Amino acid sequence: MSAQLINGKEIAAQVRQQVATGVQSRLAQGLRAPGLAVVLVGNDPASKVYVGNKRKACEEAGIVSLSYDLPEDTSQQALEALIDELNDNPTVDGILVQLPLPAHLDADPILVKIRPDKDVDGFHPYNIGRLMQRKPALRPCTPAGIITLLDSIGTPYKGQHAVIVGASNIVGRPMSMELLLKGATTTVCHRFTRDLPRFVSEADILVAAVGKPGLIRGEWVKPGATVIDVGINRMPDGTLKGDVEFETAAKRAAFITPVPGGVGPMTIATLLQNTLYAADVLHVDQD
Ligand SMILES: NC(=O)C1=CN([C@@H]2O[C@H](COP(=O)(O)OP(=O)(O)OC[C@H]3O[C@@H](n4cnc5c(N)ncnc54)[C@H](OP(=O)(O)O)[C@@H]3O)[C@@H](O)[C@H]2O)C=CC1
Ligand SMILES: Nc1nc(=O)c2c([nH]1)NC[C@@H]1CN(c3ccc(C(=O)N[C@@H](CCC(=O)O)C(=O)O)cc3)C=[N+]21
Ligand SMILES: [Mg+2]
Repeated sequence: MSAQLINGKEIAAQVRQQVATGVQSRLAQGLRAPGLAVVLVGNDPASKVYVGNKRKACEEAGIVSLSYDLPEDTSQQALEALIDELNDNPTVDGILVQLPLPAHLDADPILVKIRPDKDVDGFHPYNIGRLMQRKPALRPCTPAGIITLLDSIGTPYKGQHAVIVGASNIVGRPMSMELLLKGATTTVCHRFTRDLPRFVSEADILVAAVGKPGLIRGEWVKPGATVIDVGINRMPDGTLKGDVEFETAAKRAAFITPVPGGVGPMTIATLLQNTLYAADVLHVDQD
């Protein structure tokens, strides 16, 4: 392996420490700790693990985590009523509804109901619109966390070709906008892209966010590229694998993120940053 590993776990720990310091400074000023409401509907085992990690990270940073674990058969109406209540609760600075929701629930009306100034996931159309207009407010956590990783290695974005594989609302599309705002030339690849290997081979910055283990072959990677692997694929033997064939890609890349220990921990650290920002800067009228 010749690539330098981007240690997401370590950088995430630094970010969480900064957030903890920010929380302490609120307390020293006589302000309350920031509050994050985490809503989990149903019993999906992976969601339970993620939500547990988010709650633990909150508490370590001094953020109050309010847990709302709702049964699988929760109605759309009941979930919307909970959002109304959290929107009006002055001790709640951030609201996160863990996705995916059970199949009988419609996520869109829920996400639109969350007050934009409490939307710490950055999924509300208002926050997506702000990002599109180059006036970001609350930014989606995974793409924003990836920018923190790329900044940490001194990425010279301007004029670089950034190729994003995957075009979801929560990762691929906002990622392309973040990189565009940094001055990269961006290409977004998706299901209908013809000749994926050609685009990958032209990427100075490659972000893979598809959810298919090893889809991106190491021999496609441009020598000297920076490779960011968002994919989290649970293998039959219980191990986690990214979307990039790690061993071969690491021989060609200059920088690469591991799975686990890369982007995942940054997503959680960025959620804490967003929650502190929501408490410090947004809806301060409530305090
Ligand atoms: N580390 C972290 O913090 C996070 C990790 N993840 C992980 O990242 C991965 C992607 O998540 P998410 O964005 O939510 O996934 P989605 O399933 O919502 O989106 C996947 C995207 O990949 C595209 N795609 C599917 N097949 C191909 C293909 N063969 N070639 C090119 N593009 C393809 C889809 O295209 P189309 O639009 O045409 O359907 C879609 O745009 C998952 O493994 C997920 O677990 C997700 C969020 C956070
Ligand atoms: N409203 C909402 N917001 C989200 O941000 C959101 C979501 N729903 N639904 C699911 C996806 C996925 N996601 C991850 C977060 C952390 C890790 C993470 O910490 N991963 C560890 C490994 C964890 C493990 O061992 O399973 C790592 O990569 O090192 C992974 C994935 C957030 N998501
Ligand atoms: Mg407030």
